[in-house]
Amino acid sequence: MISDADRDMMLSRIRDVPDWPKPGVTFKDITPLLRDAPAFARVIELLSDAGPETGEPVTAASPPVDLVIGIEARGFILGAPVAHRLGAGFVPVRKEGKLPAETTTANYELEYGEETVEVHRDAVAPGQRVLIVDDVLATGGTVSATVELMRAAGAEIVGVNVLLELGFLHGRDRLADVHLDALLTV
Ligand SMILES: O=P(O)(O)OC[C@H]1O[C@H](OP(=O)(O)OP(=O)(O)O)[C@H](O)[C@@H]1O
Ligand SMILES: Nc1ncnc2[nH]cnc12
Repeated sequence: MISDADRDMMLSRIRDVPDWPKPGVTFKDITPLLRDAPAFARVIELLSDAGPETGEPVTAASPPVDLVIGIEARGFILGAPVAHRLGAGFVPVRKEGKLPAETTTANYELEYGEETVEVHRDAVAPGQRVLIVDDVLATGGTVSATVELMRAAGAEIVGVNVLLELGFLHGRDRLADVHLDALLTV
């Protein structure tokens, strides 16, 4: 459960940028939050503790998360410190054409365009417990494509932890079969 103080702290550091990257989209800019050291640290703490499928906080005593899956690019900024905090490895899911070795690929639509994401084929072993981390859940396309990649790898998806959910885009509806935790929903 997020306290009112934490909620206000985070919301006050996420800036609305109207009509970016295209008219009609209000972009949620997390850079003011990232450059504030105590705020950034608190967000990493909260994202690391958000519960997996049991609803219990992830602690050192929980079944381990083997890997945190971070989605390019803002998911890297949040996912890597979460992995460090949980004592897990980090696996990048990247936009098409960035990963050097053999990949698995998934396509999806975004609030403002179309994208392809991919992961190295040997990055996740069958049965590994993975936690997916990203900054914003909007239409849910990016996270569902990442879930598809993880299922293709045979991973066990412990949960999806995001900083901010744009509830009005109903991304959660596309992710009914995974445990999704958002620190904030607007
Ligand atoms: O739920 P969705 O509709 O899929 O949208 C959410 C995604 O959109 C943003 O990424 P973007 O592709 O803009 O990339 P960036 O992190 O590189 O800025 C955001 O970081 C999420 O990954
Ligand atoms: N409105 C938005 N703000 C920030 N990131 C996003 N990703 C998709 N939609 C977004």
